[in-house]
Amino acid sequence: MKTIKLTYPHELSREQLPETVAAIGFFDGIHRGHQTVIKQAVTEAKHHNMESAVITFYPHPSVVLKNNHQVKYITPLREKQEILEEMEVDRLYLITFDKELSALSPQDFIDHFIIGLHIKHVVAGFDFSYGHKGKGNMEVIGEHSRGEFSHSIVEKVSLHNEKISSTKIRNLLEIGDVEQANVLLGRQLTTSGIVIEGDKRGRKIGYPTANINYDEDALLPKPGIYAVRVTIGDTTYDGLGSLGINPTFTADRKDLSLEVNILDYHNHLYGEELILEWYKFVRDEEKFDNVEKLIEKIKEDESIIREYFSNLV
Ligand SMILES: Cc1cc2nc3c(=O)[nH]c(=O)nc-3n(C[C@H](O)[C@H](O)[C@H](O)COP(=O)(O)O)c2cc1C
Ligand SMILES: Nc1ncnc2c1ncn2[C@@H]1O[C@H](COP(=O)(O)OP(=O)(O)O)[C@@H](O)[C@H]1O
Repeated sequence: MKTIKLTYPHELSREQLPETVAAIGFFDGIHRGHQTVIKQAVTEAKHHNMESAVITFYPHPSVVLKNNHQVKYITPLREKQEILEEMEVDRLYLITFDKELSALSPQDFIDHFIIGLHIKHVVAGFDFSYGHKGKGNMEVIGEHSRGEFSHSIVEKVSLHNEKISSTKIRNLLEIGDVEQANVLLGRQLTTSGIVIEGDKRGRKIGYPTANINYDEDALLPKPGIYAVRVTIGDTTYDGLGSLGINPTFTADRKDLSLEVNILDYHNHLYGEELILEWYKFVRDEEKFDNVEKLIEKIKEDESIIREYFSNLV
């Protein structure tokens, strides 16, 4: 998959681009609703012998529109690319969402980023909007098409009568409910990064932990102890995940450390790329009076997590 970053105005010429079927949206999380939109675009593209594309935006529109500079993503760019690659999307157009873009009229947006990118068919969710103040939407997109492309609208995808949404997933992560978040995502929430050095305490207490240098704009679940799986190269292991400040040892630490003790593993990992999948919240972090009490608790965590994975179908 090619990733193509675009700002307004871009210099690409329509004639040199392949005819394309595009799914358009912000798609944070690429949850089951988003997947429906993207799969439909990929299927249509194959059917018509065209290329498939996902057109999305970065950063999140609220950075520009609401001056919100703290936005974190359920799927940071790296995760998004991996998932879209797996879904067999040919191109990812990443449009910079800045003041100029937000000021474009709906017609200018379509002329430039749909017709101008040689898109012949657009797939989007029922609530997608575009152009200044979001005045363009799927009800009026036909009027902006100049007869150059057709479109299809994907209706709301629900679970138990509730719309699957990035907001709902964010709320679940905030309370640590990664199990339910995974149901809405239609896959495990993942966080990836390189293994870096920590305080070298883990091995002394019998639980060495690989510390993961995750993206700073990755949205993580609430701090705590989790059942996780990690993939290193081609192999996946069960593990004890810990996200937090390690209050037994540190008083104030702003960034959260994400660490994993990999079960039945005895190798060096510094510098390795590791993909962590979140499975289940086990407990909140605690501040213990001494290391012995922490070790006792981690032993309990270990048996809970081993038991959890042995029962997972
Ligand atoms: C399963 C598990 C549970 C943990 N629970 C706590 C906890 O409740 N409180 C705490 O202060 N640290 C907890 N930790 C974090 C340890 O303090 C940390 O892994 C240890 O200090 C090693 O840090 P290092 O990798 O930087 O050397 C936990 C770690 C694991 C793997
Ligand atoms: N089962 C394991 N789980 C996690 N890391 C392990 C394991 N066995 C060995 N290691 C290695 O030990 C390191 C963690 O040891 P630790 O004493 O916690 O050091 P640090 O504080 O630098 O993370 C890991 O980064 C990895 O290289």
